[in-house]
Amino acid sequence: MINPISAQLLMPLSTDGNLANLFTALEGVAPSLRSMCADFAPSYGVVCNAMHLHLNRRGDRKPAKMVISLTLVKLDETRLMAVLGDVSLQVKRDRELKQSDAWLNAILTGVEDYAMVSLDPLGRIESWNESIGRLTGFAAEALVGQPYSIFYPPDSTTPEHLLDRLREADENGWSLDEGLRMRADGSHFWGNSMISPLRDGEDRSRDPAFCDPESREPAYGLIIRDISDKREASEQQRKAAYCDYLTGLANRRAFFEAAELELARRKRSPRSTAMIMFDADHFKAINDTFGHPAGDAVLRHLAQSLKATFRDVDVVARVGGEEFAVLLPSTDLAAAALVANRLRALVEATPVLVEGELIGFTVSAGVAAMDDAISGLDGLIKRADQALYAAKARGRNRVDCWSPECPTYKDHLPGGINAS
Ligand SMILES: Nc1nc2c(ncn2[C@@H]2O[C@H](COP(=O)(O)OP(=O)(O)OP(=O)(O)O)[C@@H](O)[C@H]2O)c(=O)[nH]1
Repeated sequence: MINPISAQLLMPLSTDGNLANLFTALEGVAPSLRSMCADFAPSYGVVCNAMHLHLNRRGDRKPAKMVISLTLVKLDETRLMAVLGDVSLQVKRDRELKQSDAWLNAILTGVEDYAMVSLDPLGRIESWNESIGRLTGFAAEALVGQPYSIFYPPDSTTPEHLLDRLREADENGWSLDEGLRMRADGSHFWGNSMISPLRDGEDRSRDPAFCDPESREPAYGLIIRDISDKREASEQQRKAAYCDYLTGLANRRAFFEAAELELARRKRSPRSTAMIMFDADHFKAINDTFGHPAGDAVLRHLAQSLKATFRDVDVVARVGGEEFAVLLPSTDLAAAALVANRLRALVEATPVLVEGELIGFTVSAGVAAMDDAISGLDGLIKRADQALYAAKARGRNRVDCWSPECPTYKDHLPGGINAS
């Protein structure tokens, strides 16, 4: 007995249209089938499961175009049941997938400066491959299950930033960032990291593997590229546009761009964000007493102290003559005040030696944190500036946090910065 669909599938095998005997019909493509059944000792059971039959018409020289899957079940001593299905498309896709895999592997094995890993929904490394081992020196045991921040120098990112990149990739289809990356031996290289969601184009909101943070299914691809060579060339241009010529810190432009970006991320996934404004005390007197070049040396010294005190992920910038601003991602008011005070004490304790002259100086600081009453960067800067003014008014060499009692912005120093 044969149903019409099976008959249609087997028709190309038949020379005379007679499909009365399955073994005879399949003789050309599965000659061992008859003996397999004969040798099958149990009184019932699966004789063969999803056996692929590549259909060539007899005498055909071309490669098979059709693949049929055959499952043969022995029902009892006298009856067999065959289940046939056309799996040509599935086999073709499998072959294409294998081919793509082979190509990708060949590329990844051949290139020296690219490396790829897959990440789970929380950004933990899901699989290790040779290219990442070669580029970063990490072994599989050290990588699998770790957050991808393992490739970043400590302090150069926060857990929130790592998740921001994943969300960015979800929204835009990719997320690219450039900066220092770290190898297993602790050495650094300049790299860019491209994160893209896997299974692009699908509605991932209903995919439990994608949405479940505990799922270990690959959800993102991360490609890291060593661009140290290219970086050399673009570094000069970048410095000119974004670095303060005197101190080497970020300049106003860089500060505002980075701060706007951070606040945009904060809007998407709320977290505490703080800002500190620092201003050297009585700086005019330093210039007047020791000369302008000595004043410059003091500013450079202050910049070094700022660099040494803050994390790599904090944005430290010179935003005016003797005024510096720091944006601290994932930091609340109290924590920011603590680190501001550490900087203040460090400056007070370390006078600068300029041409044999020891110049002691102090700084004042104003600290503010984002809250719902502030609409944007401008508001945060205003508050930090008001707190700084309060510190100056209350005697200098001190740190003040913003409170509603702080003097209003319009009373403040003409040198204050604004976001326009
Ligand atoms: N050496 C040097 N001096 C600068 C630079 N930029 C600004 N200044 C000087 O910094 C001084 C700032 O003086 P003021 O704004 O009066 O403030 P201050 O003397 O620090 O007093 P308080 O801030 O009130 O403690 C001015 O004399 C500026 O000329 C710079 O790049 N190098």
